[in-house]
Amino acid sequence: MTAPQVVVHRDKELMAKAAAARLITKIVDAQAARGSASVVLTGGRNGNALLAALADAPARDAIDWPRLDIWWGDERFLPEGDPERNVTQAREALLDNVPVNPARVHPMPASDGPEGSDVEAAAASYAAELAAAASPEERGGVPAFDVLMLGVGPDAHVASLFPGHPGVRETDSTVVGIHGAPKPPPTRISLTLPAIRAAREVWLLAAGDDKAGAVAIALSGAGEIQAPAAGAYGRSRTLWLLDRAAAAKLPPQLYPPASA
Ligand SMILES: O=C1O[C@H](COP(=O)(O)O)[C@@H](O)[C@H](O)[C@H]1O
Repeated sequence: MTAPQVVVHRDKELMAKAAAARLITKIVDAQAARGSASVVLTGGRNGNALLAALADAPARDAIDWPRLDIWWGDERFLPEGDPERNVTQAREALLDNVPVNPARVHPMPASDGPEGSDVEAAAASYAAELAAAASPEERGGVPAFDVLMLGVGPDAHVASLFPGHPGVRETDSTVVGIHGAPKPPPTRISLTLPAIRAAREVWLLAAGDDKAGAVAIALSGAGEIQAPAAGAYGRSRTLWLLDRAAAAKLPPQLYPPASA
């Protein structure tokens, strides 16, 4: 487990731009070191703002887009092309505007895909795709993603792992079907906490005062069943990227007050 590092930006717009710049550097460095890179995208407001900022950043051209694998941490289990699907929003914000290799873009299945409306079969299919991409030395049937991003919900959920729900307790599978999610739509697919923890770096994104309570709870020793964000950490780095509003309830040792 890596100790969380907290970075606080002035506001959510600056946070999105700074996170996009950070992501570009990370991908370029990984491609220089290993020839290719892999990232896991998140849905939600902050994840989409980051993708839009990346699309606007001139330095995006430093990324070798065809040598980037793109995965998702969770998905709303809806028909292909539904505007509420995380992949639809990511395509609109970024992926339709950069030269990705379609074979290296790995969306989670849609509810009208080959597995139909069987969300467990869809989750198993994504787990198999991840396992096929993992090398034997990689842990637990998932690739060692370079960066895995997670938006933090106001209830401290991450991906589609909600407080107290069965998905957050799942340790046998890398991907799980979610029923009865408190945030619509109720049926979803999610990476599990062990799969999330296989990533080299996990970045948690939260902006806005509606996230302040969740951020404070998750960073103050809460258990992962009560606050799933508390159980999301990377093998070499865990980074919380916040704006001031989301950081407002953090204890001073995590977010020292500015000196006068
Ligand atoms: O539904 C979801 O919500 C969370 C957080 O979204 P936000 O809009 O409150 O930032 C997101 O992490 C997840 O991927 C998404 O499916």
